[in-house]
Amino acid sequence: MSRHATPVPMTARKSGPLTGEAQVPGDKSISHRSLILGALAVGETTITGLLDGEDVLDTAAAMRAFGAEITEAGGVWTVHGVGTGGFAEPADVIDCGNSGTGVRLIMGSMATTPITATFTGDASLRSRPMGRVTDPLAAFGARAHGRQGGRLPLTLVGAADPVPVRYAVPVPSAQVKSAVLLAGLNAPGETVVIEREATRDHTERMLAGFGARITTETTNEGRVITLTGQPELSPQTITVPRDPSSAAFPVCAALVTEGSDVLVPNIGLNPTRAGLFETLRDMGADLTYENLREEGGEPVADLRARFSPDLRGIEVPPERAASMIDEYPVLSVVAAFAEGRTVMRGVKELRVKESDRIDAMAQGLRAAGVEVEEGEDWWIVTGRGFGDVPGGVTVESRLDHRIAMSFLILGLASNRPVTVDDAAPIATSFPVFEPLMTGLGADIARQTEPA
Ligand SMILES: O=C(O)C1=C[C@@H](OP(=O)(O)O)[C@@H](O)[C@H](O)C1
Ligand SMILES: C=C(OP(=O)(O)O)C(=O)O
Repeated sequence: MSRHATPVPMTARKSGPLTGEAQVPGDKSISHRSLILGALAVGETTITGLLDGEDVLDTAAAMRAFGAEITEAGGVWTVHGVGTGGFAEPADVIDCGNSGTGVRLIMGSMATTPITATFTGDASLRSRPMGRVTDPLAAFGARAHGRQGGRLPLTLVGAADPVPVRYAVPVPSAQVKSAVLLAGLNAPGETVVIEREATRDHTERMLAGFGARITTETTNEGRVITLTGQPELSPQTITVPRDPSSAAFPVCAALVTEGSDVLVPNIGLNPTRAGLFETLRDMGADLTYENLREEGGEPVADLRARFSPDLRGIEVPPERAASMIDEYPVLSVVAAFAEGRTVMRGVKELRVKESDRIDAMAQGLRAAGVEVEEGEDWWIVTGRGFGDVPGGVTVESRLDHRIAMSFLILGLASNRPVTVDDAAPIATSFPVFEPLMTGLGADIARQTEPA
């Protein structure tokens, strides 16, 4: 459930130049996958750079409940895995907190093992659709009993005699793709997942790294991913790269805050994740990739972001949406400081994240004096240009870390302060956000008085 009994109001005020280095934490998507695949391998996986955000800690707790032994010492995590199909039945309800990735991938990883588990989460996660995962898991032979609309709390009865599945993912979702692939691990034969639009491919890369037989072909149906079931996964030594979705916040803050020059080192630029940075450059941002290199088969660079007073609104290519899906809230903040309209289409998925992110941002931006139009799967922000965003509002973060952080970035460059009613959800993905941003020179502070 929610581990935050009392809200933490936080206020951002117009700030001087942001300067220095922003060492952002480990990638959230890769951190979840490292723990889950570590738990499904036979033997000891070690992980460094794991994000110690609440979402990932909930996944670690879940993996322990399924029988893996997980310890941490000096920033090195050790996972003693139980092997594909080796999960034990948890003795209690699995609480995935705020994490869609956690609950959906974990459901996939147990769906083809003959055990039963009940999942729940906080009020945000309990409102999110789970049928998108339990439908394909039913094709393997698993049975789900949830609330109306397949919502949590939900009990999943794993298949005793799983069959492999061929599944075309109907929405662009790496979580659905990954749940099916993880279920396919314990089904005999070939499981095939087809996705029309490429979504983040960390599961495919990591499964190959753990020794599974997995291939990806691009055909006119889209990406066709074929996994051979029942491999013995070999434990790995994993270094988690830093999270481009977290890097987005200091990068965007520097672009809109006068005089800024910020370096964000060692950011993974996997093309399935880097859409925001391309979009910002298309808008005229002074954002450069320094020291571009390959690490662990992935492109990595140090990002340098400097104050960019002449940003222009653009039409974001809709085919880029999956590669920047979590970054639209903060992009809409940058768009408020640009000249002209930023048009974002093909983004219906934003309505089923931790909150309805189009509605959350549109309401808060309008209250701050920025024009926003919206439809079911699009929205348009009409920028006011640098120096002309009024601000002066308190907005609701709606149990959504990205909404909280985005509005705090708005407050750094708007004319009057911006307060978020509850910044506690930031700890799900970016526990060091506040010290990191204040270390760069941002005027962000917890409020002692109620908002
Ligand atoms: O697979 C993942 O790690 C994620 C996939 C995306 O969700 P969807 O699969 O719902 O698009 C993204 O929004 C989420 O933050 C992380
Ligand atoms: C959508 C997000 O996460 P999740 O779906 O894992 O809750 C996010 O981190 O922006």
